[in-house]
Amino acid sequence: MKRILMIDDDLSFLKIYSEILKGSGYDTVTAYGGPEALELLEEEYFDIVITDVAMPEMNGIEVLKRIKGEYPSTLVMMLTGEGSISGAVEAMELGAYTYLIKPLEIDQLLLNIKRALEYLELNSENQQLKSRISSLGHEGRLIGSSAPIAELREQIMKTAPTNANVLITGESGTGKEIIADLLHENGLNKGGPMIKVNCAALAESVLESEIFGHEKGAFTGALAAKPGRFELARGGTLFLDEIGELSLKLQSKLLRVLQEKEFERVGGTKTIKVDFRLIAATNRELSKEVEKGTFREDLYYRINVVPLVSPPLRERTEDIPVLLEHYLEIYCKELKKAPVKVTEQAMEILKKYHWKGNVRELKNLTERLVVFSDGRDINAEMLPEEIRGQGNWSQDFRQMDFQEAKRYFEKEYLSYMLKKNQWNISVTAEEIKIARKNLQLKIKQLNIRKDTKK
Ligand SMILES: Nc1ncnc2c1ncn2[C@@H]1O[C@H](COP(=O)(O)OP(=O)(O)OP(=O)(O)O)[C@@H](O)[C@H]1O
Repeated sequence: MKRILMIDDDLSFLKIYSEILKGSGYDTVTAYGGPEALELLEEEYFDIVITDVAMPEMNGIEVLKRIKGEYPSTLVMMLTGEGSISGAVEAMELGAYTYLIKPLEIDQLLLNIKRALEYLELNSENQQLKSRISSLGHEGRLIGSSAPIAELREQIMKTAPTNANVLITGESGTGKEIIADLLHENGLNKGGPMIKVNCAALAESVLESEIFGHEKGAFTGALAAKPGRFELARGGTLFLDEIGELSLKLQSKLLRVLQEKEFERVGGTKTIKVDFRLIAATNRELSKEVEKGTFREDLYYRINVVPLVSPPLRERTEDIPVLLEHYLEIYCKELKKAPVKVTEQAMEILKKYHWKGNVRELKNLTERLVVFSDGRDINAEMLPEEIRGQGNWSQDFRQMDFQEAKRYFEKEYLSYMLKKNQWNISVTAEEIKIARKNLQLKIKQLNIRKDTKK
């Protein structure tokens, strides 16, 4: 239900008109003057504020300025007497949606509210389209047709309209932020804001005042009160990236917000109500952090209502060509270069690479390759040494312990040599200087077969 706040110093006016609005299906709250209205605004979200201009304690223009500064997505309508049109014009310049002249005609009021709500709806659709277009044009959406990505896409679409809290886990650069955007855009709160916070980017105290907001004078430098991200996310989605980096203190404060849907700003005593969907992401294994005692178990269960896993690129190598093609096209256009392709040999190497930085690494590499390609197709020699070197192995030995790496090397090496000698065991044993019997034993121990790669 859409929420309206009416502000006036005339109690009987407030009573009559708020009843009319309630009767027309709007959740309507009244405030007897500016200060009371600002208190209400701190605690709750309103789609529209209708305020009188001439009020003794704080006039409507002051109220408008505060609302535009702190709650920019709320629309403000001004009510003015016939004699004070100039105030109304000033209000329009300051960002009021419209002004209405008293005595108010009920039909006119209802029509204006209807139009204002349509405007809000259009505005939010527009914002979403804009962000969709910019991310399509520049960043791309969740690209890939491999089974893990197809499954993930299905999970996102099933989860999005439930409004449940989601925890996205996955290595860095696997597209966790894109997943969060998709959840929001297809969620029940899609008309509301999508507010993002990277918990790893800020020191604890700065992060605290960023999320919770602060009151004037809460700390040195807090010259004015500032709403936090919780408040900005009202009616929308809050995306807490790198949630595993939150200190235990902030974890317990966050838990309270999720349980009770209320909190106080830093340095404040007033309790503020909020309601938003939480999407959290981490590249840590939070269950392990819980075991270690560095992440609160109760918070873990609160945020992990629906777990989504963003797969690493090396587990969906069939998506590498389409991702490369996508980023090659983008960077060739952006850098004004002729379109280039990747040779088959180079593609094979790229598919075998470990991609520790996942799609982000692939994207950055593509940009570099386009810069240095000079319009030539990307061949194996143009790839950086570390990729070429590693691409010759079918797995990344840097992830293995010594015994594993030794076994892995022996298998790769013997498979290669045997293949080279058409599986002639005597010739191979002689060439690599081991006894024939030992080679046979190794083949058995390492389970090397003719169809083993290399
Ligand atoms: N499947 C994908 N399709 C297209 N682009 C992708 C995909 N996955 C990631 N990207 C791109 O890779 C970059 C990194 O993605 P994103 O920031 O979403 O990763 P992340 O998992 O949130 O990383 P981090 O944990 O480091 O914050 C972005 O530019 C994003 O557009």
